[in-house]
Amino acid sequence: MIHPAPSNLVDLHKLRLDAAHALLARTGTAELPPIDGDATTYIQAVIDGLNELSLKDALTGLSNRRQLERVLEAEIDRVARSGEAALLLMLDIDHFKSVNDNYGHLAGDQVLQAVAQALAGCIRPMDTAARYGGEEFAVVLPSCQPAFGQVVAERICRTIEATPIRVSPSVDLRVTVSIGGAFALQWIRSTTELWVDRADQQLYVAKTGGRNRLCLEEQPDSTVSAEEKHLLFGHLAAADPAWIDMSSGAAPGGAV
Ligand SMILES: Nc1nc2c(ncn2[C@@H]2O[C@H](COP(=O)(O)OP(=O)(O)OP(=O)(O)O)[C@@H](O)[C@H]2O)c(=O)[nH]1
Repeated sequence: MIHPAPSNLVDLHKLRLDAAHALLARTGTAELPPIDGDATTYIQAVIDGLNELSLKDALTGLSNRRQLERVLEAEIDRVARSGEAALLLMLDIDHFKSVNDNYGHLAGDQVLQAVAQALAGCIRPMDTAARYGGEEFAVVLPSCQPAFGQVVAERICRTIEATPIRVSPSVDLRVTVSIGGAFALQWIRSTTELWVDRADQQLYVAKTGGRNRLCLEEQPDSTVSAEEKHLLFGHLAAADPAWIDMSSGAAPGGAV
């Protein structure tokens, strides 16, 4: 026998959604509708909020490693299709261990938060700043020509260097960062690991070169000739001649 569905199957309080609600309120992640309103709308808002929170680094509020991975994947895909320039910056706080050693772990955490905030203030809304782990951060800059990348990386270095970080009533710290950068390979579908590795190699050069500096890999010349584009997309064009416009190199909506 089929019973008619009760109008409200869920006792929200038994689900202990209050804990999720408090977490979302505390982190300022989501504006939740009233708990005594429509149950489905409320639960959906909680799920959306928790989903968003799961992509953030708990200490700094920047994107976390999982979200960074997604952004890098999407950017590799876009650059492989469009040939647009995209830059990945890897950024590491210099001599951060001495902050922990001299002022304590809590002060170290405050420095990480201040650096994250300064970093977020230096980039466009379309860019992604993430905490990569420990005292290392990553920034993904889509549609970024080399000259612009250089300007942004310098701005990040100078801004962080000039930011006083209050770790106790009598102590303002200043830290510097080293930055390494690498462009995504155009027209080639690479991997996130290889892209991060290339940026990390530049970071290593910046560190060993004395720190408080940036080192960007020259944009690799993966300019594709008309003949090479034909090799890349020709089989698809053969199946559907409208697929590729060889004069512009545009590959409408297809995968490489
Ligand atoms: N406070 C705090 N410290 C952290 C966190 N994650 C990693 N660390 C510390 O970051 C420090 C990293 O030290 P190192 O890898 O030696 O690097 P460094 O001192 O910055 O030296 P260089 O990078 O070579 O300039 C270690 O002391 C870690 O304990 C964190 O979440 N909070």
